[in-house]
Amino acid sequence: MTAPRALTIAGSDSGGGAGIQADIKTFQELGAFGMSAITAVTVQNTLGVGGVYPMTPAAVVEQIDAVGSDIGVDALKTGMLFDAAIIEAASARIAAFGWTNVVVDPVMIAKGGAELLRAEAVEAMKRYLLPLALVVTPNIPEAEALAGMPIRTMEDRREAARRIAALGAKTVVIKGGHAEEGAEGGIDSGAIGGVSGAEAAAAEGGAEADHGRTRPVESDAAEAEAGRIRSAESDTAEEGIAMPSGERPLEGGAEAGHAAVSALRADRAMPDAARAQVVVDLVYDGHSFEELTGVRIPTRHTHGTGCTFSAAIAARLAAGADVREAVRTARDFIQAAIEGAPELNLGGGHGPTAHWAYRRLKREGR
Ligand SMILES: Nc1ncnc2c1ncn2[C@@H]1O[C@H](COP(=O)(O)OP(=O)(O)O)[C@@H](O)[C@H]1O
Ligand SMILES: Cc1ncc(COP(=O)(O)O)c(N)n1
Repeated sequence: MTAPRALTIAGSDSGGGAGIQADIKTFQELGAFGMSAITAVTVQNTLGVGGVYPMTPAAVVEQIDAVGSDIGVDALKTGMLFDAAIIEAASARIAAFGWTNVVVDPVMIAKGGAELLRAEAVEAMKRYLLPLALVVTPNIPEAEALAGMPIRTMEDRREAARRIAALGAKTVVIKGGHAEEGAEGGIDSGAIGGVSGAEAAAAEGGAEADHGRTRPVESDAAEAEAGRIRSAESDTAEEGIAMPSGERPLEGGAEAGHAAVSALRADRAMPDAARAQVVVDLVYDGHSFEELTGVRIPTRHTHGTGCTFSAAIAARLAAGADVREAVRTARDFIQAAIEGAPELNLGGGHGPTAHWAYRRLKREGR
């Protein structure tokens, strides 16, 4: 019996918040032994990416082979792959080893705007890598690129998930971190996940009172009885904010919720944070949809959230969890890490998240 073994095939972030650094910290926190095949070295801090030094495809292959032929891999994730040649070479080795616990984070553009994947490499990702993916975790702009369609509404997101699944990925998780850009960026946040109007729902149900722990919502008949909290504008079952079966609003109810919303608003770094209080990740397994909702933390410290989320999925898969459980744990892990980020208070730009926060919460029995 060996320890759970997790491999990241991704870029290095000198700033330590994203890339392989985030991945290995996350693996460690979740009890998996972390290994890496580095695709590129980035010169990076919280202010942005100052340079990208890609490895050759052969060097990436050698790293994968060194790890695979000796130590072994129970699950892997891919992150920044930079170009089509690296994607094709890495995909071929994943297939040759027969690894099936494969999480693809289709990293394209850093939060600061730097290109981490050449535009022409998107086709290679669709052709070589997505068919190997047990789970693919695009953010909204990445899902738009993979699905070849704009995403403005939750229904758009569902359609994009269907298209990405048709490319061969078994489970598609379209993350909602960027849905908030609706106010400035053209995505209709009011229609995505019931984000607009969610403040009222949070106040009603004490959504923050559980520190934003994930609330999985199944899109089936059972959810009708699950005590849904509706946002003011949502009129279909899938657009509301919901409590899972058996979960009740926490004690304190409306008052706790109001206090929570006020606390969220108190973040000076983002004074208009109140416009969007909920973040929804959409999960599609080829058959049905599930929405994982969390409290949207008003913060600029989201550097490496996608890396951390996908690494957490891989760590849980390495330990034998099924996809559903792995994704839910990853959502809780990233929520805790973002909540804990102010404690780090690092850098002058988009700061990293606190990779140890989830473990601390668990230790405290929360
Ligand atoms: N402000 C936030 N508050 C809570 N969770 C967030 C926030 N921003 C992102 N997340 C979560 O972090 C994960 C990564 O999301 P996202 O930021 O969309 O991906 P990426 O880092 O790839 O752009 C998702 O699970 C998302 O729900
Ligand atoms: C090496 C590397 N990999 C991935 C990201 C994406 O992270 P983010 O989207 O949070 O900037 C990054 N900035 N650097």
